[in-house]
Order: sequence, then C-alpha cells, then structure tokens
Amino acid sequence: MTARSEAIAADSVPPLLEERLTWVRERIDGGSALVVCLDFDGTLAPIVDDPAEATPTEANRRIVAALSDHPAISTAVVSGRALSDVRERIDGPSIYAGNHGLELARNGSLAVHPIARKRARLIETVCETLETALESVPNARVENKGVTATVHVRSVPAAARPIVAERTHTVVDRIGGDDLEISSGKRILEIEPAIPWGKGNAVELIVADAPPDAVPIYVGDDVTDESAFRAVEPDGIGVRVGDDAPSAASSRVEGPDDVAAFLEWLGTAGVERLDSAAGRPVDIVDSSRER
Ligand SMILES: O=P(O)(O)OC[C@H]1O[C@H](O[C@H]2O[C@H](CO)[C@@H](O)[C@H](O)[C@H]2O)[C@H](O)[C@@H](O)[C@@H]1O
Repeated sequence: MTARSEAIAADSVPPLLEERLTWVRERIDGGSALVVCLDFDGTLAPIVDDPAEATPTEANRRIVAALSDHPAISTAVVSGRALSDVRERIDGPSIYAGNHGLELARNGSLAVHPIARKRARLIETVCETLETALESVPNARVENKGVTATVHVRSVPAAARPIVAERTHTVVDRIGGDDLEISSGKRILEIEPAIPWGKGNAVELIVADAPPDAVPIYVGDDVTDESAFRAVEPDGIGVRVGDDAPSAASSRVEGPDDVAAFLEWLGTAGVERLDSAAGRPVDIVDSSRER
C-alpha cells in the first residue's frame, strides 16, 4: 500500500473536521465536480506582521496546484488583496477574485465592479492623505489596492491604534463622504466603495459557471469570508479557519496546516467519492509530484 492509498484508507481529516465528516462526504456524494474557493491570508498563508511577506505554506502551494490540474475540480482564490498581488503569491487556480470580489478574473477576462472602478481615484486620494496623517504613528502601513485600501495596525503599539482608527475615519469621511466606507478585519481597517458587493457575490458568479451538480466549497478565516460561506452553504461546504467566532460555515479547521490536510483529503478520499458517484475511473490528485 502506498502512502497515498493509506491516507485514503484512513480517510483522515483535521481533528476539528472529523465530527462533520459524514456530512462532508454526503455533500460530495451528491455531485459530479468540485468548485474549491480559497481565501489567502490566514487560510493558505499564515498571518505574518509584514503583509508583503505573506506566502502560502509549501503544503498548500502544492495541493492547490495539484487540485487545479484535476479535470473535475475548479479552483479559485478569493482574496481581500488586490488581484494582481494575490495572483503573484499562488499559482494554479484558473480563477482569481481580488479586493473582496470587486475584481474577478475567469475565462480569460478580468471584470472590475464598475462603481468601484469609478471610485479608485477617491481611494488614491485617501491613501495619499493617510500616508501623511499616519506618518508619525510607528509601523502604521497604508496598502493601496486600487479599488480598496487597507490600513494595517498589527505592528502599531496598542496605545496608538485608536489614533490610527480615528484619523482613518476622519480622512475617509472627509474625502469619501457617502461613497466610501470602512470595515474591519484582522488588525486592519478596510476602506472600500460603499456598495453591496462582497466575496459572496464573486463566489456566486464562480459557482454559476460550474455544472449544476458541482459541489461548492469555500475555506476562509475572516469576517469578509462570511458572505462566501453563505453563498455555498447548505448545499456546499463552508470551512472556517481558526478562532471560534460565530460563522455561517458549518465546518471548522484550526489553521493553514489543517487547510492543507483538508485539501489533501479532498484530493484523495474526496475525489475518489466524487469519481465513483459520477461513474468515472478514479483519478486521485497527486500533490507530491514536482511542478
Ligand atoms: O481575504 P484575504 O486574502 O484573507 O485578505 C485579507 C487581508 O489580508 C492581508 O492582511 C492580513 O494578512 C497580513 C499578512 O499576514 C497581516 O499582516 C494583516 O494583519 C492581516 O489583516 C492583506 O494585507 C489585506 O490587504 C487583505 O485585505
């Protein structure tokens, strides 16, 4: 027995997912294909102090590339980062959504939400103003992502974080008025166009391209991933990574290493079930192959 077939026999998944395994298997048994949508920071890549240094774990890098090669699996990365940024950080998927779904690259074309595109100039002005307003705050960073921006406070001394929040709100209110809004994430303030559009909308578009009986899966770790969980549940599988915050995802794993273990399971036991249910010869994903 090879290591891979042993893994299949054990049907092993990360500990937190074990109690949901029957449910996960049932979802997969009902489909002929998978649409695997993955958040980036905190999901494929561990959270780090410097956002420019974020990189997927080696195991996630390999398994995402391997899943992307399987004919019955579509993979997508759905990130809060700019699309051009996240695309540089992980290879393989045929679909990328950036800026929380405001940018979507699929089927060879890139779509940008038209209102977001119009407000990019406002975002730029906000970023320039914030660079000056936050200059004196140690380690405050402004990330201009084109149609949105992020103010990072992870490395800002705790006592100075309220100052960053206050200055950011003042600048965004003054320059953006009703056209921009602020939401929060993991030690960040996200500055976005005030429009009802999020990751969930992008995931709905991605899933609509797949066969009707494809099983949608979304794995993510933060507040902005919640709309995406709602887009795939209850027929698909939502997996929240980390913390125990209330979530629309019905399953949980602990961190990026567990994400890799879950994706490995999908590529072995999951694919075996999928192929058998569809009456296809079993085509197990091999993530150990050098690429
Ligand atoms: O939707 P995601 O792909 O998870 O992107 C959300 C934000 O991720 C990045 O910030 C987060 O990760 C950084 C690196 O680990 C960390 O330093 C920061 O504190 C986290 O909030 C990214 O820089 C943002 O643009 C994304 O919106």
